[in-house]
Amino acid sequence: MTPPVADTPTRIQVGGTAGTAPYEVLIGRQLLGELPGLIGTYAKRVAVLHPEALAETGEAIRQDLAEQGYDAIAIQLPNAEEAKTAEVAAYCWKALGQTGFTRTDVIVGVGGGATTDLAGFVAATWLRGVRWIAVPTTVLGMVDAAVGGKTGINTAEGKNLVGAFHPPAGVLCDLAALDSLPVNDYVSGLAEVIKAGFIADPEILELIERDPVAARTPAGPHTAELIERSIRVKAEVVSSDLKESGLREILNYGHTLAHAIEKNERYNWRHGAAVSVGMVFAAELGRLAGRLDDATADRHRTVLEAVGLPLTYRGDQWPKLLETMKVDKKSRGDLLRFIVLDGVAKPTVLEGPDPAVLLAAYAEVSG
Ligand SMILES: NC(=O)c1ccc[n+]([C@@H]2O[C@H](COP(=O)([O-])OP(=O)(O)OC[C@H]3O[C@@H](n4cnc5c(N)ncnc54)[C@H](O)[C@@H]3O)[C@@H](O)[C@H]2O)c1
Ligand SMILES: O=C(O)C(=O)C[C@@H](O)[C@H](O)[C@H](O)COP(=O)(O)O
Ligand SMILES: [Zn+2]
Repeated sequence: MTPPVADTPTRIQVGGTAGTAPYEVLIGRQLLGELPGLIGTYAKRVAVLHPEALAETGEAIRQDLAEQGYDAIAIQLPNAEEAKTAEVAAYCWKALGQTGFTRTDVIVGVGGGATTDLAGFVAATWLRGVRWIAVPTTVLGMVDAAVGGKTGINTAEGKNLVGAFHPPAGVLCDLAALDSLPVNDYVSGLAEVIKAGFIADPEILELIERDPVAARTPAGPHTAELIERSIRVKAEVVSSDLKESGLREILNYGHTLAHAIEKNERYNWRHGAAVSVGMVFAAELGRLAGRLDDATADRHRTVLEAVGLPLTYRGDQWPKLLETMKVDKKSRGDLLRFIVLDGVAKPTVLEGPDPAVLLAAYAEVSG
């Protein structure tokens, strides 16, 4: 049988400024043929890190790389957030050590954002940094997690509290991977797509609002465009501020509360679902702080609900959530900081809001 011919992928460059190495995000189908080119000829060993849910895909990629002459191993990780722990990272370090993984060898992370965050973190820490390639297989992974070099793990105290900035050598977004994604995970990824719409690209919001049902399906008419537009937003931001010294904070829109919810739920909520509630909260905060107009604040609820994302969280949890938010990475000393909007595509920082305003904003999201 003749293998299917690859479409010409869309290529988006990331980085290449301020001393950072440039890399490309490829979006298309049948992209795995690009892997050996990215791995390069200096590498002898390749470790393919994949979640349990993608055991067959991980093994197929390993076999393919072995046939290309690499000494390829597969390391199976737990699904979802269970992979983002110090124990799982230690398990991977052990496997790399036993394989004799050197500085010229390469890690490939195949999976959702949890897998690529862990794979990137292992790559950042092994021998103080080896090359890695991201093969995101969820919407969220493609539009956000795999791009930009934030890698890390969770701890009992909070989300992504341990990590490193360690950009990949390349990102392969094979849209065919989305066919097997459970609808709940597909929709969860739309939260980050909608985030990109609110902070930078209103056309994303319009595309979804015109046909929210289509936006929920991998074979939808605008799937590729929504993914590509969101990646362009992320690529532009991280290219100018890799280490989050300023502009990059806008990508954290909705995340201050979201991460507190995820911790409160012991990481059993999907990140995108938490970000959805977090964006409604941030919109209310913006509105109550006199920054955001009513229509734009209300638009958050309409568009998020239209694709099936949650808008509310438990009212009695506020004191715990507030405590957790204090160790958010955007906090400075005792100063809580939030990304809010002055309007669509006008993100800004709100520092030290009045506790009464915070509570009032939370009242708007507590079901
Ligand atoms: N590094 C960053 O910049 C960044 C950005 C956004 C989110 N994140 C992180 O990403 C994580 C969320 O990622 P996610 O939403 O992709 O969830 P996920 O990685 O937990 O994946 C969701 C589930 O889908 C499974 N899966 C993945 N691909 C599949 C496929 N093609 N078919 C069937 N099942 C599949 C996974 O095994 C998992 O069980 C969070 O930990 C979040 O903090 C990181
Ligand atoms: O890339 C970024 O920067 C982001 O903030 C993107 C977020 O969607 C993502 O969830 C990120 O992992 C959050 O980073 P954190 O530094 O708040 O843990
Ligand atoms: Zn996120």
